[in-house]
Amino acid sequence: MAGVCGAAFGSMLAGLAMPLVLQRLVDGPVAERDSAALPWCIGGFTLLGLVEAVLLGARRLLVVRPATRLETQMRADVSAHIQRLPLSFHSRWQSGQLLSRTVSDVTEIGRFVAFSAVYLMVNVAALAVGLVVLAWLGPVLALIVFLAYAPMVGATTVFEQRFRAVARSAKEVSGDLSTTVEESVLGVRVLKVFGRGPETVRRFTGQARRLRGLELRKLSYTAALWWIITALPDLAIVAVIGYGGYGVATGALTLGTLMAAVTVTTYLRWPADSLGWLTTDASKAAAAADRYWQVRDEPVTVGEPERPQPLPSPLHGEIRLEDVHYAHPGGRAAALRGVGLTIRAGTMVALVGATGSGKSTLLSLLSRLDDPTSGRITLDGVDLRELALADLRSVVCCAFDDPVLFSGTVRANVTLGLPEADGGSEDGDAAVWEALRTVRADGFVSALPERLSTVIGEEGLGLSGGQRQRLALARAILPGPKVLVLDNALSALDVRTEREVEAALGGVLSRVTTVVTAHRPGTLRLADQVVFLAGGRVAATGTHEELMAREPEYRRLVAPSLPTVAGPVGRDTEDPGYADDTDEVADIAEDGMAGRGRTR
Ligand SMILES: Nc1ncnc2c1ncn2[C@@H]1O[C@H](COP(=O)(O)OP(=O)(O)OP(=O)(O)O)[C@@H](O)[C@H]1O
Repeated sequence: MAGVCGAAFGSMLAGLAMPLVLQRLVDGPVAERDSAALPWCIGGFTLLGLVEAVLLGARRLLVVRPATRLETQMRADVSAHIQRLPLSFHSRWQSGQLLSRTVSDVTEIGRFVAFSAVYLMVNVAALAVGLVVLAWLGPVLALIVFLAYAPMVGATTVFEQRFRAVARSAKEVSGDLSTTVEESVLGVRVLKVFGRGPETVRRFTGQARRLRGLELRKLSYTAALWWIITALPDLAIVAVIGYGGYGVATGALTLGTLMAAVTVTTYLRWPADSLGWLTTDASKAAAAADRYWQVRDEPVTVGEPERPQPLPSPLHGEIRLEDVHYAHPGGRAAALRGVGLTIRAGTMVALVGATGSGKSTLLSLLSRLDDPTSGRITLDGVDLRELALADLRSVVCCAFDDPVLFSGTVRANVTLGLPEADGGSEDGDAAVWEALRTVRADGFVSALPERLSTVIGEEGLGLSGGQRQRLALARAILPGPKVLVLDNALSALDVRTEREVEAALGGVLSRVTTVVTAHRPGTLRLADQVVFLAGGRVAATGTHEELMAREPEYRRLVAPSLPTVAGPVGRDTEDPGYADDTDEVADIAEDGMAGRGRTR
């Protein structure tokens, strides 16, 4: 960048030296009718012209690499930062705003650095050097030009402040616009069935109109500034010609000096004119930088420890929550309030609770999507915050009820947690098929046109909800985790498939600690321990049968059709549906989960 500025300054100086050669030419060979000195002057012009051209070319060549590198680096930095930010950040920020900050704002900053910043410096310097040259030709000439140009400083300052505020608002609205487009595309099914398409179009049109209004305001500021910035240099040229012409007529100035002064003043027109759009660019870049750093400065609250502890070896997978509190930023009440829990290694724990009781929040803390507001969570006695995030996430794998799939092949989606299996090698594919078989997804994947290499659309829209969930489940078990977190991960499956998947998962579950959210009695009977959450607190723990017997609230939640009076449950229950359910699950469990725990 120093080279870029040097080349730009050099070409500017060469350009400003030309009027001085012109002065020598007019006052020397031309005035004295001495053609012998003409070649020297022509040679001087040619040399200065060449220097100017070469340096201009060098400036352009030199600026490309650092400017594009800066853009790439800024994009990489912010997207890596966005990935490091906790889940709470993402619930506060719209995706359209993040999109416009990583794409268009960085382009704006890159453009400013590559082009406008250099010209802003060089052109301000050109105005200063031009004034010095004019002062050398005649102090009054410099004073005239200075007085003509001085109001431009005030005008550009006022303009800069106003333009920047509007430019920022325009960027915000443009981000909202992106969010509306994104939501209307992703939520197209919901919008169609509820007939909200026209409403979305209206919202989009309203935002587009607001954006247009802001763009018009930007243009009106720019037009006013342009008017000042074009009129004043013209005024300066007229004044210099007037004063200089009078000086030549009275003999106070030579013709060469007048011509040189007019040439310098004309030369300064471009640096003066350019101040208008360069200031506009600077304001846009400043607004873009403000917005960029707003995201980049967000603190990474879920960060890497300074000195990460190694994973305990051997790793058993015991999880303890000690007085864990968590409040969502902006949430009305704490989502978790003093949760204390021990999940023994290799056991299965089911979280049960009314909607909003804190189940998903608790599960999100186990893989450090966020950290507890207070209290701590340990894995085999080591605080999760002391483990390297990559280590933690290689042993704690999750599947959620919303199975996010990315546009890519089935293989790429399933191997997200085990990239080494993504190469299409025989071993890698064998592991992927094994995971698919475990979650009963091998059947439908085999039927896809290119099996593992089939490209599934964005968000997996070409697949059914249950198929997507099974791929997400296969993704969670493929890396062979020590702790498996399933947040309603089977919710889109029909009862039969869910039971088959649960039974087939038995082989996997017998080796890992599993924490699931569940409501179906069949699934709950498989758990070694059921944790009943209410209002962010552990209201009760025990086996499903114990809680059914002694916790009326639990009973009401899990089996609302049963009488709420505590009593014998399970096979003795009066509810035939419930009895059928448990029987069937017990059968499947016996097949698939042999050797694992009491009920399994
Ligand atoms: N991003 C958020 N910002 C603010 N509050 C939140 C956020 N996410 C969840 N909450 C609140 O935290 C509480 C616990 O939510 P959580 O999603 O953990 O409940 P849940 O038991 O998993 O519910 P469900 O069974 O409906 O999924 C709720 O009161 C919810 O409104």
